[in-house]
Amino acid sequence: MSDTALEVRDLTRTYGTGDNTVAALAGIDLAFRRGTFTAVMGPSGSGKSTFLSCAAGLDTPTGGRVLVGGTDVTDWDEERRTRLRRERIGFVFQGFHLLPYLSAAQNVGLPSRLAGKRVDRERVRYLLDRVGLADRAHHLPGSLSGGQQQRVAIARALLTSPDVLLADEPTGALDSTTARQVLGVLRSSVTDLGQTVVMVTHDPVAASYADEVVFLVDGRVAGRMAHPSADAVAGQMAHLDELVSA
Ligand SMILES: Nc1ncnc2c1ncn2[C@@H]1O[C@H](COP(=O)(O)OP(=O)(O)OP(=O)(O)O)[C@@H](O)[C@H]1O
Repeated sequence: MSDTALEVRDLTRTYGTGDNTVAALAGIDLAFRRGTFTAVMGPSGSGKSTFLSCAAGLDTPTGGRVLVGGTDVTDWDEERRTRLRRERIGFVFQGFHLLPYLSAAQNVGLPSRLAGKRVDRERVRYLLDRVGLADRAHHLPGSLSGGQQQRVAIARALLTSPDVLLADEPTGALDSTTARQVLGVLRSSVTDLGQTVVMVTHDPVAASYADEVVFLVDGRVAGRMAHPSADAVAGQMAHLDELVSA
């Protein structure tokens, strides 16, 4: 098994043509080792969402390669990419994306049902317990708080033990106390379960839960920070221009 959960090599993505061309990604090289938690930060328009979309096979890069668990998936057709997303990539979004008419447990088991597989109820119970919601298994999302809904979404993303869990602003809709619980769950999925997490965030406190922060500016990797503290990240975000000119 590859030691690298996700890797992108010279990844580029341009939108538009002629004078209207925008280089959303201008050649990114990144490798995410298994069992690590990385935060991706950068100003609005720096390419964070485009990076996640290309890594997940939701968007097709203009150039470069994407490797998931050591397998080059860049040229896979839509059918294989759909299976890749279902089985080897977990997603957590700012808006939770739970199905409102399914219970928490049913939402967690959904990836198996979509794949036409038997739901492993034991694993669903285990994951709900891990995210602190064992007693909410039969609740509908509408009767759960935002933070609880996000923890259900994380349990669902962990169901298949994916190569990588991609999180796009997972705490963007939460208050700071609830956000900390959600970040703690993501952190423990890495520390205790060996999951690999890549999280886009604007929040230095959220980034401080990661092992490393990658800073994007204008579609390029402008810098990295290991063992980030919230203060150090906030300081770096305020001086990204210095990284670019360095
Ligand atoms: N579908 C698209 N068509 C044209 N341009 C796009 C498209 N998607 C993104 N872009 C452009 O690519 C650049 C990178 O966008 P992207 O959404 O990846 O940035 P971001 O860092 O995620 O921003 P934010 O923090 O605001 O979400 C921006 O200049 C954006 O306008």
